[in-house]
Amino acid sequence: MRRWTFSKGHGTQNDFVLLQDRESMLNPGEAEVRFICHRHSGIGADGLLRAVRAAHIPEWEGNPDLWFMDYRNADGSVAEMCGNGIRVFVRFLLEQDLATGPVVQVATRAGLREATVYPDTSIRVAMGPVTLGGEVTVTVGGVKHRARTVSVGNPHAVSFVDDLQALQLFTAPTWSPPEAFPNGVNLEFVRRVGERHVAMRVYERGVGETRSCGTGTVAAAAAAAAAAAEPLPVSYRVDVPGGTVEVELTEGQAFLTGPAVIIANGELILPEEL
Ligand SMILES: N[C@@H](CCC[C@H](N)C(=O)O)C(=O)O
Repeated sequence: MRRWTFSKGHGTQNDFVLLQDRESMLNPGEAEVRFICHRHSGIGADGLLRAVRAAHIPEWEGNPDLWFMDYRNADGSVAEMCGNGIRVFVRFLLEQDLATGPVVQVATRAGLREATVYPDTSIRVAMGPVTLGGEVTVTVGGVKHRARTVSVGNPHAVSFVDDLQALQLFTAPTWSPPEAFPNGVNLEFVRRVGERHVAMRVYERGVGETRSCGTGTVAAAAAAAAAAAEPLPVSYRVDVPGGTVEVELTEGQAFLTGPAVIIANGELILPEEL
């Protein structure tokens, strides 16, 4: 029987299981991730964050001694970046004495990211560049919506709606043209609440509807600022079902600030058959 030490944390209720795997001895596969993230038979989480020395990640070309955030969605798929996850990851590193603040660098599949830890529960992360693309049509719950493509290291489609509550987000979206998102997409629905203030619901690739998506909030703010032809720098408040974050958009760099907490440490018992 394999027993792994884990932590559980969340950022605006986007929740994660965290594993320390410095020398890449655990390296969970798809089956392990699905088991751990299952809401009824596992710990339950939107994703898994594995802390591994960057030297063990073949595609990482930077400093090998950094901590690499190996992010997996609840269905076991790999994603390039996670905006809420990286804050929770940094909180985990600090609480496990694996890093010292207030500035912590993290290696990710989307590149190097720098986090600044504040005295309250919040952490600000330099999220890299945001790339706005063209228009697509997304279909979810049998309804077609116009959306804008946005990359925050991972793929997003942002659609503006008047009523967030009316949306049926029980099934995965489809999109046209299909080549717009060859590797799937995270879909954000955004409603304008006020000046530089939006509310959002999200259907995450590899997960389903979640209470928050950090990269999604950055995509939402960037699409909202572009639609309003707002000059940079500009800051947006983004409300999600699980809380509120702040997104600052500057030329070539976005910053995301929000809470990150660890709520449990424990031991996970993996069934023999995995
Ligand atoms: N919850 C995350 C995004 C996680 C990855 C996403 N589901 C994907 O597949 O790209 C966030 O906070 O950014």
